[in-house]
Amino acid sequence: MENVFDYEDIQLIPNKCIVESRSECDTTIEFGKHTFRLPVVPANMQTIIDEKIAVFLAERNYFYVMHRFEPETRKDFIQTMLEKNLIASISVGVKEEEYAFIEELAKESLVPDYITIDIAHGHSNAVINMIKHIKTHLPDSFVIAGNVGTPEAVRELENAGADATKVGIGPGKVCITKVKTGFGTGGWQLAALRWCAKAATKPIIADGGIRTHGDIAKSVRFGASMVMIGSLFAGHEESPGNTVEKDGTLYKEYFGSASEYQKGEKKNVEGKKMYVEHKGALQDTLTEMEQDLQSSISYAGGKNLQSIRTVDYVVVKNSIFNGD
Ligand SMILES: NC(=O)C1=CN([C@@H]2O[C@H](COP(=O)(O)OP(=O)(O)OC[C@H]3O[C@@H](n4cnc5c(N)ncnc54)[C@H](OP(=O)(O)O)[C@@H]3O)[C@@H](O)[C@H]2O)C=CC1
Ligand SMILES: Nc1nc2c(ncn2[C@@H]2O[C@H](COP(=O)(O)O)[C@@H](O)[C@H]2O)c(=O)[nH]1
Repeated sequence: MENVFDYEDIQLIPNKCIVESRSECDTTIEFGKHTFRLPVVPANMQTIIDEKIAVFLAERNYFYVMHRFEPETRKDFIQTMLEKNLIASISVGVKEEEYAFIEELAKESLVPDYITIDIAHGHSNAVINMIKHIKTHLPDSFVIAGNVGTPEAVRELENAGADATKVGIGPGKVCITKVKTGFGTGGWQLAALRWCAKAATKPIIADGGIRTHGDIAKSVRFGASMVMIGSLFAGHEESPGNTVEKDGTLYKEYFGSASEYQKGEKKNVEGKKMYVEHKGALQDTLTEMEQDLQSSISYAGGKNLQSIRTVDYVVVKNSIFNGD
């Protein structure tokens, strides 16, 4: 594969500005049957989202995906969200009991708006079969399938019925897949996104490796409809997870979904735990992301996200922080 690069290797090239204020720039995105305020979704991980944050996000028109690590709470969660007239967006795995869970939802007419199949190696028959199972029993749910890192995988999951695919194997901040297995898109996630987006006929979610708000605009430029983010959302006041104090500074834990802490055992561990500095209110970060993305749109010379998709770019090979 030619032209391999990652987020820090790219700078987007500005076009003439057509707005008088960045506040004119529209960051909304249509995804499935709904339009959301930002093309950004907090990762479906236990130290990033819980039910309270899901309600907070849905009420404010941000997309969210609830994690799948307290499976017994999912039915009540869907019911509560639907009763409140909020979108219900859940995750599932691929084990036997998940098949029965989907059938139960169908029987009880509990139809989530979005179902994410959340598997490390998504290019597999296990995921293809689950897509087909969901589409058979819950045809009105929008199915996001992942994670993958190749155009072949995107095509196969789309052909199986996925409404969107999630790209990113190993670029995450608490990921150790790349060092434990030698595989993945870590170090070239942005190029992998471009490669996958060229094959995709449906929306793509870029997942993992976002380190700055500018990386959101770069993801949009290289084909993402949505961007899933873990580490930048970790450590907020509202974030689940323990808070610790060290030398007078507060930190919150952020751990991988395939870490020992999540699994409760040391088996097939591909994630780690870290502590991130306490960041304050989640809304402040969302507002800053929106303002930064509005600014990106103004530099793209447009008024909406579409204008970012066609801007030129240069490869600067990891030099954008030179002089910082
Ligand atoms: N985006 C990423 O880069 C990664 C994300 N993760 C996250 O970690 C969590 C756990 O993921 P996952 O282990 O898939 O979920 P599960 O632990 O639910 O495993 C799902 C099923 O897939 C099997 N499985 C898992 N990995 C592989 C593989 N490489 N090859 C063949 N079969 C496999 C498991 O069996 P068995 O365990 O017996 O093999 C199990 O039957 C998820 O939330 C996932 O998103 C994990 C790693 C990478
Ligand atoms: N390899 C692993 N990847 C993981 C694990 N838990 C989550 N993830 C992925 O990381 C992103 C978030 O990335 P970030 O760079 O924004 O922090 C998340 O959405 C998952 O796809 C894990 O244990 N191992």
